[in-house]
Amino acid sequence: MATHSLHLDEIIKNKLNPEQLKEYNRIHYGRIDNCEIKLQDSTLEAGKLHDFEVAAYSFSAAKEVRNPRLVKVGLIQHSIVLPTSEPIEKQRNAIFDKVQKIIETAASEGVQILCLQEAWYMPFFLCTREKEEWKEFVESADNGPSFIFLSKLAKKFNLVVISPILENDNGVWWNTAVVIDENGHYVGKHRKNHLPSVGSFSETAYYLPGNTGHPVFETKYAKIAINICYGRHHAMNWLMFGLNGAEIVFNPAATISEFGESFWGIEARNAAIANSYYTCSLNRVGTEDFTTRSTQKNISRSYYGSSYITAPNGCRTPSLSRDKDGLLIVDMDLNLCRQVKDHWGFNMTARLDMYAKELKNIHPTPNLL
Ligand SMILES: NC(=O)NCCC(=O)O
Repeated sequence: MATHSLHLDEIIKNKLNPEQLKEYNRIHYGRIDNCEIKLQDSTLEAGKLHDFEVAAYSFSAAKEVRNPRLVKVGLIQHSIVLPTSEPIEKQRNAIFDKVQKIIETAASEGVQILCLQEAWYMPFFLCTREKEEWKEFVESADNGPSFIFLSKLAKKFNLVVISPILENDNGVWWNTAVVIDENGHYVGKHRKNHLPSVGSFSETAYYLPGNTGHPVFETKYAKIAINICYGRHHAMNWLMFGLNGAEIVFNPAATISEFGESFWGIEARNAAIANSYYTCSLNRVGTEDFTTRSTQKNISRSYYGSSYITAPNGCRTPSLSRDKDGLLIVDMDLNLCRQVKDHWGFNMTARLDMYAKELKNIHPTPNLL
Protein backbone atom coordinates (compact mmCIF):
# COMPACT_ATOMS: atom_id res chain seq x y z
CA MET A 1 0.00 0.00 0.00
CA ALA A 2 1.44 3.41 0.99
CA THR A 3 5.07 3.58 0.03
CA HIS A 4 5.73 7.28 0.56
CA SER A 5 7.89 8.01 3.51
CA LEU A 6 7.67 11.76 2.89
CA HIS A 7 4.94 13.26 4.98
CA LEU A 8 2.14 15.29 3.40
CA ASP A 9 3.21 18.28 5.50
CA GLU A 10 6.69 18.12 3.98
CA ILE A 11 5.34 17.72 0.44
CA ILE A 12 3.16 20.80 0.87
CA LYS A 13 5.95 22.81 2.50
CA ASN A 14 8.23 21.99 -0.44
CA LYS A 15 5.63 22.94 -3.06
CA LEU A 16 4.18 26.22 -1.79
CA ASN A 17 5.81 29.65 -1.65
CA PRO A 18 5.92 31.34 1.80
CA GLU A 19 2.72 33.37 1.21
CA GLN A 20 0.82 30.31 0.01
CA LEU A 21 2.13 28.24 2.90
CA LYS A 22 0.95 30.87 5.37
CA GLU A 23 -2.52 30.77 3.85
CA TYR A 24 -2.56 26.98 3.78
CA ASN A 25 -1.60 26.85 7.47
CA ARG A 26 -4.26 29.44 8.36
CA ILE A 27 -7.11 27.65 6.61
CA HIS A 28 -6.14 24.01 6.97
CA TYR A 29 -4.36 23.96 10.32
CA GLY A 30 -5.80 27.03 12.02
CA ARG A 31 -2.34 28.50 12.54
CA ILE A 32 -2.05 32.23 12.05
CA ASP A 33 1.49 32.57 13.25
CA ASN A 34 4.56 30.45 13.27
CA CYS A 35 4.25 28.57 16.53
CA GLU A 36 7.50 26.67 16.27
CA ILE A 37 9.69 26.76 19.38
CA LYS A 38 13.46 26.94 19.20
CA LEU A 39 15.14 23.83 20.56
CA GLN A 40 18.39 23.72 22.51
CA ASP A 41 21.50 22.81 20.53
CA SER A 42 21.98 19.79 22.80
CA THR A 43 18.51 18.54 21.79
CA LEU A 44 19.29 18.82 18.09
CA GLU A 45 22.58 17.04 18.68
CA ALA A 46 20.87 14.23 20.63
CA GLY A 47 18.40 13.84 17.76
CA LYS A 48 21.22 13.54 15.26
CA LEU A 49 23.30 11.20 17.41
CA HIS A 50 20.46 8.81 18.22
CA ASP A 51 18.61 9.27 14.95
CA PHE A 52 15.28 10.71 16.08
CA GLU A 53 13.36 13.73 14.88
CA VAL A 54 12.47 16.51 17.34
CA ALA A 55 9.85 19.19 16.76
CA ALA A 56 8.38 21.72 19.17
CA TYR A 57 5.44 24.12 18.97
CA SER A 58 3.40 26.31 21.28
CA PHE A 59 -0.31 27.01 21.59
CA SER A 60 -1.14 30.21 23.43
CA ALA A 61 -4.37 31.45 24.99
CA ALA A 62 -5.76 34.96 25.34
CA LYS A 63 -4.76 37.03 28.39
CA GLU A 64 -7.51 36.87 31.00
CA VAL A 65 -8.21 37.19 34.76
CA ARG A 66 -6.69 33.80 35.51
CA ASN A 67 -2.94 33.32 35.32
CA PRO A 68 -1.82 31.27 32.31
CA ARG A 69 -1.74 27.53 33.07
CA LEU A 70 1.22 26.45 31.00
CA VAL A 71 2.23 22.86 30.57
CA LYS A 72 4.80 21.23 28.35
CA VAL A 73 3.77 17.91 26.82
CA GLY A 74 5.96 15.38 25.00
CA LEU A 75 5.00 12.48 22.73
CA ILE A 76 7.46 9.77 21.69
CA GLN A 77 6.95 7.65 18.57
CA HIS A 78 9.44 4.87 17.93
CA SER A 79 10.12 1.58 16.17
CA ILE A 80 11.14 -1.69 17.78
CA VAL A 81 14.88 -2.38 17.88
CA LEU A 82 15.50 -6.13 17.57
CA PRO A 83 13.89 -8.82 15.42
CA THR A 84 10.74 -10.25 16.97
CA SER A 85 12.41 -13.68 17.14
CA GLU A 86 14.93 -12.50 19.78
CA PRO A 87 14.36 -13.38 23.45
CA ILE A 88 11.69 -11.16 24.93
CA GLU A 89 13.80 -9.65 27.68
CA LYS A 90 16.44 -8.67 25.12
CA GLN A 91 13.82 -7.04 22.86
CA ARG A 92 12.34 -5.09 25.76
CA ASN A 93 15.69 -3.89 27.10
CA ALA A 94 16.74 -2.70 23.65
CA ILE A 95 13.57 -0.59 23.46
CA PHE A 96 14.15 0.70 27.00
CA ASP A 97 17.66 1.86 25.97
CA LYS A 98 16.37 3.66 22.90
CA VAL A 99 13.42 5.31 24.65
CA GLN A 100 15.50 6.37 27.65
CA LYS A 101 17.63 8.59 25.41
CA ILE A 102 14.53 10.26 24.00
CA ILE A 103 13.03 10.71 27.47
CA GLU A 104 16.25 12.32 28.69
CA THR A 105 16.11 14.73 25.77
CA ALA A 106 12.44 15.52 26.50
CA ALA A 107 13.31 16.18 30.15
CA SER A 108 16.17 18.49 29.18
CA GLU A 109 13.63 20.55 27.21
CA GLY A 110 11.44 20.80 30.34
CA VAL A 111 8.70 18.37 29.30
CA GLN A 112 6.30 17.77 32.20
CA ILE A 113 3.83 15.22 30.84
CA LEU A 114 5.13 12.49 28.57
CA CYS A 115 3.13 9.89 26.67
CA LEU A 116 4.42 6.72 25.01
CA GLN A 117 2.76 4.79 22.18
CA GLU A 118 0.38 1.84 22.61
CA ALA A 119 2.17 -1.29 23.93
CA TRP A 120 5.34 0.73 23.67
CA TYR A 121 8.01 -1.73 24.87
CA MET A 122 7.15 -4.60 22.50
CA PRO A 123 6.33 -5.39 18.88
CA PHE A 124 2.56 -5.24 18.33
CA PHE A 125 2.36 -9.04 18.32
CA LEU A 126 -1.44 -9.10 18.52
CA CYS A 127 -1.60 -9.71 14.76
CA THR A 128 -0.08 -13.19 15.23
CA ARG A 129 -3.04 -14.53 17.21
CA GLU A 130 -0.48 -16.32 19.37
CA LYS A 131 -0.62 -15.77 23.09
CA GLU A 132 1.60 -18.14 25.02
CA GLU A 133 4.67 -17.15 23.00
CA TRP A 134 4.37 -13.51 24.01
CA LYS A 135 3.19 -13.71 27.60
CA GLU A 136 6.47 -12.39 29.04
CA PHE A 137 5.59 -8.97 27.58
CA VAL A 138 2.42 -8.82 29.66
CA GLU A 139 2.99 -7.36 33.10
CA SER A 140 1.48 -6.02 36.29
CA ALA A 141 0.36 -2.38 36.04
CA ASP A 142 2.23 -1.12 39.10
CA ASN A 143 5.14 -3.46 39.44
CA GLY A 144 6.24 -4.75 36.04
CA PRO A 145 9.54 -4.07 34.22
CA SER A 146 8.17 -1.07 32.31
CA PHE A 147 6.70 0.48 35.46
CA ILE A 148 9.99 0.09 37.34
CA PHE A 149 11.93 1.52 34.39
CA LEU A 150 9.66 4.55 33.93
CA SER A 151 9.05 5.23 37.58
CA LYS A 152 12.77 5.97 38.09
CA LEU A 153 12.84 8.36 35.14
CA ALA A 154 9.58 10.04 36.23
CA LYS A 155 11.04 10.74 39.66
CA LYS A 156 14.43 11.85 38.35
CA PHE A 157 12.90 14.33 35.91
CA ASN A 158 9.67 15.35 37.70
CA LEU A 159 7.65 13.86 34.88
CA VAL A 160 4.10 12.60 34.73
CA VAL A 161 4.29 9.59 32.40
CA ILE A 162 1.56 7.75 30.51
CA SER A 163 2.69 4.21 29.85
CA PRO A 164 0.46 2.09 27.59
CA ILE A 165 1.17 -1.55 28.40
CA LEU A 166 -0.34 -4.99 28.11
CA GLU A 167 -1.44 -5.80 31.64
CA ASN A 168 -1.60 -9.14 33.41
CA ASP A 169 -3.96 -8.93 36.37
CA ASN A 170 -4.05 -12.33 38.05
CA GLY A 171 -3.79 -14.14 34.74
CA VAL A 172 -6.31 -11.92 32.93
CA TRP A 173 -4.93 -9.68 30.18
CA TRP A 174 -5.92 -6.08 29.46
CA ASN A 175 -4.75 -3.35 27.13
CA THR A 176 -4.00 -0.68 29.71
CA ALA A 177 -2.56 2.81 30.06
CA VAL A 178 -0.78 3.37 33.37
CA VAL A 179 -0.30 6.86 34.80
CA ILE A 180 2.84 7.51 36.85
CA ASP A 181 3.28 10.75 38.79
CA GLU A 182 6.28 13.08 39.10
CA ASN A 183 7.43 11.22 42.23
CA GLY A 184 7.52 7.94 40.33
CA HIS A 185 4.36 6.69 42.04
CA TYR A 186 1.55 4.73 40.43
CA VAL A 187 -1.51 7.00 40.06
CA GLY A 188 -3.99 4.73 38.28
CA LYS A 189 -4.86 3.04 35.04
CA HIS A 190 -7.34 3.01 32.22
CA ARG A 191 -8.20 -0.11 30.22
CA LYS A 192 -8.93 0.17 26.50
CA ASN A 193 -12.69 0.37 26.02
CA HIS A 194 -13.07 -0.52 22.34
CA LEU A 195 -11.16 -3.46 20.89
CA PRO A 196 -10.58 -4.02 17.17
CA SER A 197 -11.45 -7.35 15.62
CA VAL A 198 -10.86 -6.30 12.05
CA GLY A 199 -8.41 -7.61 9.45
CA SER A 200 -5.08 -8.32 11.10
CA PHE A 201 -6.17 -6.60 14.32
CA SER A 202 -7.55 -9.35 16.49
CA GLU A 203 -7.32 -8.00 19.99
CA THR A 204 -10.53 -9.65 21.13
CA ALA A 205 -8.59 -12.93 20.92
CA TYR A 206 -6.43 -11.69 23.80
CA TYR A 207 -8.44 -9.58 26.21
CA LEU A 208 -11.79 -8.10 27.11
CA PRO A 209 -13.02 -4.55 26.53
CA GLY A 210 -11.95 -2.31 29.41
CA ASN A 211 -13.86 -2.11 32.68
CA THR A 212 -12.51 1.20 33.99
CA GLY A 213 -15.01 3.59 32.37
CA HIS A 214 -13.62 7.02 31.51
CA PRO A 215 -11.26 8.07 34.29
CA VAL A 216 -9.63 11.48 34.36
CA PHE A 217 -6.40 11.71 36.35
CA GLU A 218 -5.78 14.94 38.23
CA THR A 219 -2.01 15.25 37.99
CA LYS A 220 0.28 18.04 39.18
CA TYR A 221 0.29 19.59 35.71
CA ALA A 222 -3.15 18.94 34.17
CA LYS A 223 -6.27 16.79 34.24
CA ILE A 224 -5.49 14.03 31.77
CA ALA A 225 -7.21 11.04 30.21
CA ILE A 226 -6.26 8.32 27.74
CA ASN A 227 -8.35 7.11 24.81
CA ILE A 228 -6.41 4.07 23.62
CA CYS A 229 -6.03 3.62 19.82
CA TYR A 230 -9.22 2.15 18.28
CA GLY A 231 -11.25 4.12 20.87
CA ARG A 232 -10.65 7.17 18.69
CA HIS A 233 -13.29 5.91 16.22
CA HIS A 234 -15.93 6.17 18.97
CA ALA A 235 -17.17 9.72 19.44
CA MET A 236 -18.79 8.94 22.79
CA ASN A 237 -15.53 7.65 24.18
CA TRP A 238 -14.02 11.08 23.54
CA LEU A 239 -17.15 12.77 24.89
CA MET A 240 -17.09 10.97 28.24
CA PHE A 241 -13.49 11.93 28.97
CA GLY A 242 -14.47 15.53 28.31
CA LEU A 243 -17.58 15.38 30.50
CA ASN A 244 -15.41 13.94 33.28
CA GLY A 245 -13.20 17.03 33.12
CA ALA A 246 -10.19 16.12 30.95
CA GLU A 247 -8.04 19.02 29.74
CA ILE A 248 -5.75 16.80 27.65
CA VAL A 249 -6.73 13.45 26.11
CA PHE A 250 -3.94 11.24 24.82
CA ASN A 251 -4.53 8.76 22.00
CA PRO A 252 -1.63 6.30 22.02
CA ALA A 253 -2.03 4.08 18.96
CA ALA A 254 -0.62 1.28 16.83
CA THR A 255 -2.19 1.79 13.45
CA ILE A 256 -1.35 0.99 9.84
CA SER A 257 -2.03 2.85 6.64
CA GLU A 258 -4.76 0.45 5.44
CA PHE A 259 -6.72 1.19 8.58
CA GLY A 260 -7.59 4.80 7.83
CA GLU A 261 -4.49 6.94 7.48
CA SER A 262 -6.71 9.34 5.56
CA PHE A 263 -8.74 10.07 8.68
CA TRP A 264 -5.94 9.85 11.25
CA GLY A 265 -5.64 13.62 11.07
CA ILE A 266 -9.37 14.14 11.43
CA GLU A 267 -10.68 12.05 14.32
CA ALA A 268 -8.59 13.36 17.21
CA ARG A 269 -8.68 16.86 15.80
CA ASN A 270 -12.44 16.74 15.63
CA ALA A 271 -12.55 15.43 19.21
CA ALA A 272 -10.45 18.38 20.40
CA ILE A 273 -12.89 20.80 18.77
CA ALA A 274 -16.06 19.02 19.91
CA ASN A 275 -14.92 18.62 23.51
CA SER A 276 -12.81 21.76 24.08
CA TYR A 277 -9.68 19.94 25.18
CA TYR A 278 -6.24 19.20 23.78
CA THR A 279 -5.77 15.88 21.98
CA CYS A 280 -2.42 14.17 21.54
CA SER A 281 -2.27 11.56 18.76
CA LEU A 282 0.62 9.14 18.89
CA ASN A 283 1.41 6.24 16.56
CA ARG A 284 4.35 3.86 16.30
CA VAL A 285 6.74 3.69 13.30
CA GLY A 286 8.67 0.99 11.48
CA THR A 287 8.02 -2.43 10.06
CA GLU A 288 7.50 -5.42 12.33
CA ASP A 289 7.99 -8.91 10.89
CA PHE A 290 6.71 -12.05 12.56
CA THR A 291 6.85 -15.75 11.78
CA THR A 292 4.14 -17.52 13.72
CA ARG A 293 5.56 -20.30 15.84
CA SER A 294 2.81 -22.81 15.19
CA THR A 295 2.17 -22.37 11.44
CA GLN A 296 5.38 -20.66 10.26
CA LYS A 297 3.25 -17.97 8.62
CA ASN A 298 5.03 -14.67 7.82
CA ILE A 299 3.28 -11.48 8.88
CA SER A 300 4.63 -8.00 8.25
CA ARG A 301 3.13 -4.73 9.38
CA SER A 302 4.32 -1.14 8.92
CA TYR A 303 3.17 1.72 11.11
CA TYR A 304 3.01 5.26 9.80
CA GLY A 305 3.87 7.46 12.81
CA SER A 306 2.50 10.95 12.01
CA SER A 307 1.96 11.90 15.64
CA TYR A 308 0.44 15.34 16.15
CA ILE A 309 -1.29 17.53 18.72
CA THR A 310 -4.47 19.59 18.42
CA ALA A 311 -5.62 22.49 20.59
CA PRO A 312 -9.28 22.95 21.63
CA ASN A 313 -9.67 25.66 18.98
CA GLY A 314 -8.78 23.14 16.26
CA CYS A 315 -5.32 24.53 15.63
CA ARG A 316 -2.88 21.66 15.18
CA THR A 317 0.81 20.95 14.81
CA PRO A 318 2.32 19.41 11.71
CA SER A 319 2.87 15.67 12.05
CA LEU A 320 6.05 13.94 13.00
CA SER A 321 7.56 11.76 10.29
CA ARG A 322 5.85 8.65 8.86
CA ASP A 323 8.85 6.41 9.37
CA LYS A 324 11.32 7.88 11.83
CA ASP A 325 11.53 7.84 15.62
CA GLY A 326 10.47 11.20 16.97
CA LEU A 327 9.78 13.48 19.90
CA LEU A 328 7.00 16.05 19.60
CA ILE A 329 6.96 18.79 22.24
CA VAL A 330 4.12 21.24 22.72
CA ASP A 331 3.73 24.13 25.14
CA MET A 332 0.05 24.51 25.88
CA ASP A 333 -1.96 26.96 27.94
CA LEU A 334 -4.80 25.03 29.57
CA ASN A 335 -6.83 28.25 29.90
CA LEU A 336 -7.64 27.78 26.23
CA CYS A 337 -10.02 24.90 27.08
CA ARG A 338 -12.34 27.14 29.05
CA GLN A 339 -11.93 30.06 26.66
CA VAL A 340 -13.05 27.94 23.71
CA LYS A 341 -15.97 26.50 25.69
CA ASP A 342 -17.15 30.00 26.56
CA HIS A 343 -16.71 31.23 23.00
CA TRP A 344 -18.54 28.46 21.14
CA GLY A 345 -21.04 27.52 23.84
CA PHE A 346 -20.85 23.84 22.95
CA ASN A 347 -21.46 22.85 26.61
CA MET A 348 -24.50 25.06 26.89
CA THR A 349 -26.02 23.70 23.68
CA ALA A 350 -25.03 20.05 24.10
CA ARG A 351 -28.53 18.83 25.12
CA LEU A 352 -27.11 15.84 26.94
CA ASP A 353 -30.42 15.14 28.71
CA MET A 354 -32.12 14.64 25.33
CA TYR A 355 -29.44 12.18 24.21
CA ALA A 356 -29.51 10.37 27.57
CA LYS A 357 -33.25 9.75 27.14
CA GLU A 358 -32.85 8.52 23.55
CA LEU A 359 -29.88 6.31 24.38
CA LYS A 360 -31.87 4.58 27.11
CA ASN A 361 -34.19 3.25 24.44
CA ILE A 362 -31.48 2.06 22.07
CA HIS A 363 -31.09 -1.71 21.89
CA PRO A 364 -27.52 -2.58 22.98
CA THR A 365 -26.95 -4.57 19.78
CA PRO A 366 -27.23 -2.20 16.83
CA ASN A 367 -29.56 -3.19 14.01
CA LEU A 368 -27.19 -4.39 11.28
CA LEU A 369 -29.81 -4.72 8.53
N1 LIG B 1 -4.26 -0.80 18.11
C1 LIG B 1 -5.45 -0.69 17.56
O1 LIG B 1 -6.46 -0.60 18.22
N2 LIG B 1 -5.47 -0.70 16.22
C2 LIG B 1 -6.67 -0.80 15.49
C3 LIG B 1 -6.59 -0.06 14.24
C4 LIG B 1 -6.94 1.37 14.40
O2 LIG B 1 -7.91 1.72 15.03
O3 LIG B 1 -6.22 2.16 13.86
